[in-house]
Amino acid sequence: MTAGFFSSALNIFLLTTMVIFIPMFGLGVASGVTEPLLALGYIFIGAVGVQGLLDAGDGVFAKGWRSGNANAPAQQGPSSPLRASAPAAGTTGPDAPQAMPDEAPKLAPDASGTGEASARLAAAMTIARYHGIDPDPREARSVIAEDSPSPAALVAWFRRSGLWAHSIRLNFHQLMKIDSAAPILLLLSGGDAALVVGRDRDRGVLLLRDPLAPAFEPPVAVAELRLKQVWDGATLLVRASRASSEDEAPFDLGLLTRLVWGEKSILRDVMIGSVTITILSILPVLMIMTTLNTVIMYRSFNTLTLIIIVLVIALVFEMLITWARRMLLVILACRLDTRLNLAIFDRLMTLPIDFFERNQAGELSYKIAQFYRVRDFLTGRMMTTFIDIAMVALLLPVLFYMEATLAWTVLIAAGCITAIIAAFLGPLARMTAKLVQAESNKGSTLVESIYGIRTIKSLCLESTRAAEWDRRVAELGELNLQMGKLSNWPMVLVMPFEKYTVAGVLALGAFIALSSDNPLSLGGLIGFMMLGGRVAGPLVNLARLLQDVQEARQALSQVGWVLNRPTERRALTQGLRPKFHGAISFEDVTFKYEGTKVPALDKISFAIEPGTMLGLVGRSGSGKSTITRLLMGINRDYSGAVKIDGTDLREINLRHLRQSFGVVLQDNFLFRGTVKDNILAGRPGLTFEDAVRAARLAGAEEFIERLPQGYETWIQEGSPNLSGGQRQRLAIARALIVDPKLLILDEATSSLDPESEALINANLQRMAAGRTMVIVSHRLSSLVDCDQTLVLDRGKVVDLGPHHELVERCAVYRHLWLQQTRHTDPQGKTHVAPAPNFTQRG
Ligand SMILES: Nc1ncnc2c1ncn2[C@@H]1O[C@H](COP(=O)(O)OP(=O)(O)OP(=O)(O)O)[C@@H](O)[C@H]1O
Repeated sequence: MTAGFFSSALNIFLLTTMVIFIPMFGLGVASGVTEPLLALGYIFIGAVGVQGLLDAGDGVFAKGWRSGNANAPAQQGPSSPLRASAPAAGTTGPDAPQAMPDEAPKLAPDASGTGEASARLAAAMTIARYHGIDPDPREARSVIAEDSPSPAALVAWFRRSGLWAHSIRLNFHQLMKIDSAAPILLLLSGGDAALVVGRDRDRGVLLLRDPLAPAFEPPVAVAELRLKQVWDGATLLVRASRASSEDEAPFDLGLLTRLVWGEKSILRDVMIGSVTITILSILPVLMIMTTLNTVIMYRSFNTLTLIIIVLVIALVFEMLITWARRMLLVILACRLDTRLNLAIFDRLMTLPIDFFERNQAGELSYKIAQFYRVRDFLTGRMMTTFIDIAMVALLLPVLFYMEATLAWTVLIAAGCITAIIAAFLGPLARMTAKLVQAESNKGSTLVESIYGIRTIKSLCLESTRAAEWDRRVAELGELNLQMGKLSNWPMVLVMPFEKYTVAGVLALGAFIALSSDNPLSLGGLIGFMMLGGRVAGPLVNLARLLQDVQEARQALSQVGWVLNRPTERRALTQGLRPKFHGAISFEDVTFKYEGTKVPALDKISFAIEPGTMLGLVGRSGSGKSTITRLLMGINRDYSGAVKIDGTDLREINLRHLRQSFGVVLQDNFLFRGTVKDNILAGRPGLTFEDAVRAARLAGAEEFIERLPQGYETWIQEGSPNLSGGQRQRLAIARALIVDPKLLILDEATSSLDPESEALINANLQRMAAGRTMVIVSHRLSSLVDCDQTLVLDRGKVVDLGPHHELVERCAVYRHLWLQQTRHTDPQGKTHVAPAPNFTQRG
């Protein structure tokens, strides 16, 4: 029997039981003779509740983290009979198979695997192509690393590729009923896979395609019995449309609510547990009432013994269910936490680079860290409120049954508490916004100071930073004080109403008992007081929830400020993936940075052949780095066209473009890890030999071999144990390891000492072999050997040509050249050329 079946049965059982037993409680109270019946009822409810919760808990543990329902394990066992089967001759049933988008997917050499090992990967790639996504086999292999990828890994890959995917268990008949023409991925035993491409409902067979078979092979007709031998129901459904809309959905309360709602089964079980606990918690109250009313009056020891036994049993069940409910809440919190973390990082990685450049790292990290408040709200207050609602819904009718007047007063007291809190909500929200901003400022100052500690220390800026920190702390302290003062008011004002629900009820109840014709029994009064307190507390919590929602909203707006930006997801997952040769052309390209008035590039046009070594020169701010940024797709809102091998850059898949480029900047970040890890940079399929080859080409081999542990030497964050030249050569090796067709060196040698620079320059020609290279440098001596040099000035092209021609004909270039080589002039003459007119062309 499945967990799902059991849970459904549990719900029906429990609801039925409650419907029967709740009125019985009332009857029991009224007659005072139903204790044995009640005891049996509680035992039954408790038993069913505990078993249900534990069962649900197991289900939760079994689920994968990433996918919504990725609990279908990778199977082991015999492989698919598909390949051995005869094709489905004449399969022209009512639901004929749809055409596959391509041949059996061609995987990169490192992605091929053998036979069944890559069947799931091949099937996933076929489906992606069907939905118009052209996946990169290398990337697919890096994400789906195992030979027999699990459903969770496949779902993660589909989502990353911009598709909606869901792992689910289906049976043969459900598959037959699906009307969609899109192929469905069946995960067969032994890591194998099959694609459902059609159905012949007249014959009652599915038309399956082997993902590794050539496209011209017809699909195989498979009946239920045969499929069952290799398939236990593990299925992946993939869709195109919903993916992008969900991934791009704003990061707001709606999205989070959907995320929580995605855990319906846990929520349901928590609710069941809460209802059961509430019912069990009414029991002691009823028992006390009975004790006071019956046992004492009639000195009935038998009833007392029975009551004690029932109370002990109820207590044990309450403990068990409370434990199970807590476990469920912990699991829920962990799952939400993990999902939020994954979603946030995923979104963050798809934001464009220029967004990170425009905003301070400290501010960004602080704002993103605010998500913990949202998480706490979702898994803390919101959950307890969820539980409270169950309690109030169950207890209120009981209270009204016991004494309507008293119940009304409790409700009115709770209403007054809500009104008081609601009145303070506006000012509290405004104060919260100020507090969050002040905390953000303080957090940014701290993070910035840590990031910039080198500069702070070397420029002796400690006291300036300390003064700023003091200011931020004082500002926050002041606001915290104001917040404390403000929030103190509602807390004090609600006290009389809170107290009323406990002590006031007793007094009023006694008064009613004395003055009414139908006096409330002593037991009833005490029982009412105990239950009244249990209702008032949750009602007050409900009111306080309003305040917490405000706080969560504020925190969410901080996170949303970072994450709700236009992402590059579409460009990263869609577009052409051509094989590059390396021809580059700029056609009338004009580009302006956001917030600036003057264009950084102004009608730039030039073209170079594949394999060209292109130098970019010009004064500071002339637009050299901007050209490389456009080439890397960092900035895409330019006019004109940038083309690679004649294809407009904006039509090329961004991930593919960046993977095809090697880039070395002036300051390169090396990750914590060994030298080898840094050169390989986590790229799958690359070996130690590749790392050695790249290091040799980058001129890094000799210093690596001199390091204490060679390629295994550990590099700290920020690589303080390497010199600038060593760091740059490692960065070059890292860029060269994928053998890029385009290599960009942007001021890669500018900060190096002459010896390190000479070392790298000496290798330039070797590095350039077989690829197009774009080198930005202020030192013209590094560019003498370039095939072409592009001279820029104030965002315009001044000239393009080899060094010897430029020295002759380009005044700007000649001026820069002479400035830099004056000291080497054998005649010792200065300024043989007149100062150039910078607007002059050619
Ligand atoms: N992120 C940015 N935001 C706004 N303006 C920018 C940005 N980056 C560069 N600029 C401006 O664009 C122009 C071209 O800058 P770019 O960095 O391309 O010049 P460069 O020739 O590489 O200069 P340098 O040799 O000093 O690195 C400059 O005027 C610069 O101020």
